[in-house]
Amino acid sequence: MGASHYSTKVKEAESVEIPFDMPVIDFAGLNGSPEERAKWLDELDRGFQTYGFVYLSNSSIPEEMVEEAFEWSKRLFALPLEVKMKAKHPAYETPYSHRGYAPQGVGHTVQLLFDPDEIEKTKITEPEIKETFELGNSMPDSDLVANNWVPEEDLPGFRAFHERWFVACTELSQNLQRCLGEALKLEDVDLLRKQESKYDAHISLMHYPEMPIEPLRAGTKHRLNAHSDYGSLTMLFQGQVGGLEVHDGEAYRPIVPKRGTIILNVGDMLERQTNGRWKSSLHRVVAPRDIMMRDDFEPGATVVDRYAIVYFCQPNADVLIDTLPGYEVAGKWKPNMIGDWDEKMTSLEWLHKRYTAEFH
Ligand SMILES: O=C(O)CCC(=O)C(=O)O
Ligand SMILES: [Fe+2]
Repeated sequence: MGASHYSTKVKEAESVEIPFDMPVIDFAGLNGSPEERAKWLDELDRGFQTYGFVYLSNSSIPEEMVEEAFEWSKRLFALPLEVKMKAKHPAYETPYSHRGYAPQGVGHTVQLLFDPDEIEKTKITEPEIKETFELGNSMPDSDLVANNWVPEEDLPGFRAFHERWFVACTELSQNLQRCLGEALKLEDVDLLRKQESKYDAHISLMHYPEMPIEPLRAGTKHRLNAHSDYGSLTMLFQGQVGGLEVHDGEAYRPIVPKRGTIILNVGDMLERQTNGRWKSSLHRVVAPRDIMMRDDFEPGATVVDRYAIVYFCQPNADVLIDTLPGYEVAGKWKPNMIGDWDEKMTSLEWLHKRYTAEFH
């Protein structure tokens, strides 16, 4: 794995067939006997150092609930455009305006590119084919954010389910934040968990519609452009249609969907706080691996649509993102918040900087 990890050239890197053989961390083990915990915490630490990504099995969220979440996403995106547009994502102002339905073209993923003219160019050179629905804290008593729901009569039950879903994901994330503190052997093992005491997380429901294979294979269009995640920890639920790839420093490698698992990955703020011990890896969504590696398609052949549900853990808005106690010596991965290392941004400032680029 080379130093090219953060080079702007990596977006031209090739896809290779050999999947990322990242570890499967057993959530039950993470919460098991002291011996089991020690073993799985060590695995988690190694996975985040090596890949920035791991699978998580046996999570606290029942499989039926995950399936139900995907059913709701399918129902939502199947609504007529004019109905979805009743919850239209507004023009971006702050991370708290990042709510509601974003049709294709609203929001464009770029990686650490902040110059508006440069960003504008990538909209033509790197188009993305996706639609998303964006949610903030959905706990009924939250004073953080007003969510931007579709009217209840257009999709009865959607809101109520997502209020429960947000709670289930948040409970899991809080348990995991404590595990992260233990894996890092922090003096205060609850430090990372307490940083997220306001549950100011973000959920993106992702839909990549059916589309022609050819531009995906040619790399002239992506389902989701290469990026690192902005927050602390990401919990990614993906359906069985593949296409997620992670950059290992040399090439993009597929992450094969594994039924019954959640993908955990490190975001920018956690990489910054661990001073590069854990890496916020670049990833993107292209056609599934078997399609990327074949070239015997009929003209006009299409790839089926893909759904993913992503829960981004984010430290409270006013948390200053700085090196954690004990991590003063830089890890082998250069921290990702390039140029801002000495500036010491708060969580909200970093999110605002990246969302401003995404919604330019
Ligand atoms: O669709 C996926 O699997 C990836 C989604 C993702 O990386 C993101 O939303 O940040
Ligand atoms: Fe991501």
